Amino acid sequence: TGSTRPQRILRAVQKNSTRGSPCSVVNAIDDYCKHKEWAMNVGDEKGIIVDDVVLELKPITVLELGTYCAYSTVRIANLLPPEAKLITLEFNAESAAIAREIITWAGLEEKIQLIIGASGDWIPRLKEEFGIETFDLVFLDHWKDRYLPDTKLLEKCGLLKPGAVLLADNVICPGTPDYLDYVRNSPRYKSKFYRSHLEYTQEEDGLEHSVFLGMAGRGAE
Ligand SMILES: CCNc1ncnc2c1ncn2[C@@H]1O[C@H](/C=C/CNC(=O)c2cc(-c3ccc(F)cc3)cc(O)c2O)[C@@H](O)[C@H]1O
Ligand SMILES: [Mg+2]
Repeated sequence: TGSTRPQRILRAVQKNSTRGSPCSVVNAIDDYCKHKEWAMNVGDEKGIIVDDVVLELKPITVLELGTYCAYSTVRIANLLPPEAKLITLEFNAESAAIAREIITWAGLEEKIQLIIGASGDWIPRLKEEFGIETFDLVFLDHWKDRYLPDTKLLEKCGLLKPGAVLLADNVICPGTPDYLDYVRNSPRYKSKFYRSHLEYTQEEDGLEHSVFLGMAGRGAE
């Protein structure tokens, strides 16, 4: 039986990056996915936008939905302040196993808590089981039809405080129309679109940056 794409990505990381160097891990994955085999990492072009958002916001608690091979996990965690923590949810055990190896190789296991499970099951448990008050930043990059239900679940569970940022990948390609409609029209969010391209291609894509304003106002019904 052949290898899986995540296994090939891990091998590329171990071959072409330096242990303990998150930057070299990110570069190794980008090189592999640019020249050998496309994969659904946020990538280097959109990645620069993610970097800018993280450096500007200086989040202390971060949630990522959809770890996959931990490309964005490593990219974001590398830029966090020393005391910050990132929780990432991944429900595919094979992907999670590869992600854990890549996180450890990058030397970021202290900053990152990888949970194997579905966002819908785990979001309601994060306060209780991980002592989370609220998230400063949520990076959405899992199944595209789950962005909206999981955003509403985060609201319901009181995991967002005014000023919290939702940063959503792929709002153009593959697209997340119901999520975009919600964050752009709800009084609970101030939303803006960062135009870019689908990772490693010339296709149109972009990130939606939405600041949570609180549950008050018309949306309180
Ligand atoms: C059930 C929902 N809850 C979830 N909870 C935890 N983990 C979840 C969940 N959903 C999905 N996942 C995991 O996130 C990952 C899924 C990500 C989905 N991403 C995409 O489909 C995606 C797809 C493309 C894309 C774009 C153009 C194409 F032609 C082909 C693909 C580009 C991207 O940047 C993408 O992010 C997997 O590892 C999956 O196991
Ligand atoms: Mg994506």
